[in-house]
Amino acid sequence: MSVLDEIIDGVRADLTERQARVTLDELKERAAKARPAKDGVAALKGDSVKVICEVKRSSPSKGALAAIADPAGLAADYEAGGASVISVLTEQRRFGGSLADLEAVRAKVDIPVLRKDFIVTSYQLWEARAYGADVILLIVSALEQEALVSLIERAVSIGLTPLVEVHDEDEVVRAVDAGARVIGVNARDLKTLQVDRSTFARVAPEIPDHIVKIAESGVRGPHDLIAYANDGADAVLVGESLVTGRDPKAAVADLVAAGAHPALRHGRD
Ligand SMILES: O=P(O)(O)OC[C@@H](O)[C@@H](O)c1c[nH]c2ccccc12
Repeated sequence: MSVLDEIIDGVRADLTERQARVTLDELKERAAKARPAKDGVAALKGDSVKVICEVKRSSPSKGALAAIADPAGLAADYEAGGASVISVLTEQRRFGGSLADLEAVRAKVDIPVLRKDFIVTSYQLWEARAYGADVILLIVSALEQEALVSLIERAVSIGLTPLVEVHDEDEVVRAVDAGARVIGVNARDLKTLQVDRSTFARVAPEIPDHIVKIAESGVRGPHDLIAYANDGADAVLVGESLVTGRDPKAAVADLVAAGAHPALRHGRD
């Protein structure tokens, strides 16, 4: 069994428990009271390269990264540093996240918030909205095509922006066919956990121009952002280097400044 399969087994077990506690109708009521979702696509477009900053306590590849006692405080630092979107891991077993983290971050920042999890049913989309998310992650390699199509449609219908994650050319075709408007290329293969920073350069040319392109994983600092931008990234998603660094706000500001450099505008819209 791959790491991804193991993670999803755990996610399904936790999901069964939550579904027994909170009905779909209750979630929908809570979602109806949530502040309307912000436009995730608009937040990620523009002249500069945007930075998505992640609240991430641990990962299957590295184990514990940072305790993050105050996820909302960290998110506020990210926002103050110039982040365009905050990503909050809500998977519990391997990433140490929770819906409580999502809710706390949502209450603190004004920019769009991404629920980063392994979404396999529409119940999780309603949870995302109920706890204030604007953007949700859908991982192509974790979903049958039919499920991917229907989760994208449902997400959009409840106001969420789907960030559709791929890691090879075939998955780009599936994401585009399914109607993705935002595609993230993950340099980390979720089946082997290996990071290969050349993945984006290989896969991104297959993504049509009108789709927002995000380079995910492995960004250690401005030089990696610049490399991804030169290969066509509209945004980068950064976790580990921010949560393990000493000054997340300054680190985000350095990334944002690199992403705003006029030289990067060439060839981008
Ligand atoms: O910590 P990094 O290498 O900066 O990566 C962040 C983000 O890309 C990574 O957490 C991620 C990308 N796709 C995912 C899917 C599930 C869990 C985690 C992820």
